[in-house]
Amino acid sequence: MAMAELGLKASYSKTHHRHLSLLSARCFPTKQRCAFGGLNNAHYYPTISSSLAPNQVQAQSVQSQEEVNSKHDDCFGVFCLTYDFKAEEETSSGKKLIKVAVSGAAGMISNHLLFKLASGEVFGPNQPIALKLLGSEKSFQALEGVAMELEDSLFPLLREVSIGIDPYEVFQDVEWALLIGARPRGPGMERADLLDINGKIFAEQGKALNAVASRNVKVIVVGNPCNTNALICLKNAPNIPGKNFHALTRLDENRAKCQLALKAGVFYDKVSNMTIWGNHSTTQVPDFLNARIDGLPVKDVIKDHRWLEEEFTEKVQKRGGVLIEKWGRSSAASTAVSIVDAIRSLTTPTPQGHWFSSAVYTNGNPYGIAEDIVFSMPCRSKGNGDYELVKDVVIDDYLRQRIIKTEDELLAEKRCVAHLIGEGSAICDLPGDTMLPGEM
Ligand SMILES: NC(=O)c1ccc[n+]([C@@H]2O[C@H](COP(=O)([O-])OP(=O)(O)OC[C@H]3O[C@@H](n4cnc5c(N)ncnc54)[C@H](O)[C@@H]3O)[C@@H](O)[C@H]2O)c1
Repeated sequence: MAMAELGLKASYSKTHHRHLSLLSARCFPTKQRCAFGGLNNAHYYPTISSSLAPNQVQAQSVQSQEEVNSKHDDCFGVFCLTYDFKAEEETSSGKKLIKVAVSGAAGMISNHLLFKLASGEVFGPNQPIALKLLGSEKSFQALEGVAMELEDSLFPLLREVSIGIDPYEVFQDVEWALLIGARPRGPGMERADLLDINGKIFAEQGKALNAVASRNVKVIVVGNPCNTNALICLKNAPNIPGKNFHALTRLDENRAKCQLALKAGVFYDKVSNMTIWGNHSTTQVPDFLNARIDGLPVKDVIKDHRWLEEEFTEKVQKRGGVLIEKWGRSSAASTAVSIVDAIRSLTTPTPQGHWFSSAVYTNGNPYGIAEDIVFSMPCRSKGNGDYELVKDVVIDDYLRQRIIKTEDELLAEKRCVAHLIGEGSAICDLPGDTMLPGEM
């Protein structure tokens, strides 16, 4: 790892932003407090010049290490240690560090996801990774706890961890942004209020991505209402292609596959080509018409068509709510797994004849769905992070009616956030309250 890649700057960052770098060049300069001595230490953060040759840096690091050792209350564990550049050369996979931002990093979903990212399960066993964790002001201390757990896990591929609450700092140069953090829906809170509160978060994060992220950053919005949050985010990031933004409907796809497998009496790996159309809400449309079981149309395998038309859809739509009743909290582990699935679907080629669901920006879709919203549709990828829409799907009257309903809901949500996407004043005429209890 070249020093330049550490992005060292002779500057002070005036935010609650703290680098816990395993590469640790940020942790050993004389005056710097890489330290974990307390929240106050995190407010002002000096970094060092990158103009030193590695051997000079090593020499400085030895000196600084002594200083660090004499100030135990200023430093925290492994991130105070100097990094051995020689060892890096010997073990290098030759792959450039991938920078991944995760918002809501102290939340329940992230608590599962971060460890999958750091382990190599998501981007591959030879891919070194930098995790840039974004939290809210309230969760800053919890973020430190998350960083400590990552530290204690000794993941060989995890080269850098930083935590902060300023998206303009955290999103710097990121190639992936997994936007999970959002306000939950409080008791008595109208859905329109939630759209506004969370919409503002995603407007700000869109602006920050636009300003500082990699121009080819891929964004997956998880925080609800995720489709409209993704729309707000992309509208506030005009210099990043709209195609790079996704809202997560992969959990819904996975749930639908599971229900079909249960009904058909087959293991779930036999179920494929499952599209979720539309919104991640109870208007979503799990498509049994185009899905397959063991390569056959679902209706050829499951003869109980009444179940398909009347029960299956509701089971998928309400799965999250039922889980909350059992668990007392919303699904976190399976959501994290579905985020991994969503990333891997974009970074590995889709097998011939298959597809996956993702809510993406409608901009020339072949299904007659309204343009300029974020709508879940069937996608395929060559594995380069990009996707194309699947053309050869059948849409019958049953499916069309339901697609129109979820489309109407998304268009109403869009009108409700007009003030956040540069389209004048908001008019909130939401067709009904379709969120699952506790899902927000
Ligand atoms: N799309 C899906 O399939 C799906 C599935 C499950 C949950 N969700 C949604 O994901 C979101 C997170 O769920 P969770 O269970 O992890 O919630 P959580 O409440 O456990 O965690 C959310 C975290 O986000 C943080 N946060 C709040 N505002 C923030 C901001 N502006 N910037 C950064 N962080 C911020 C909070 O402090 C908290 O730590 C919720 O909106 C939930 O409804 C989506």
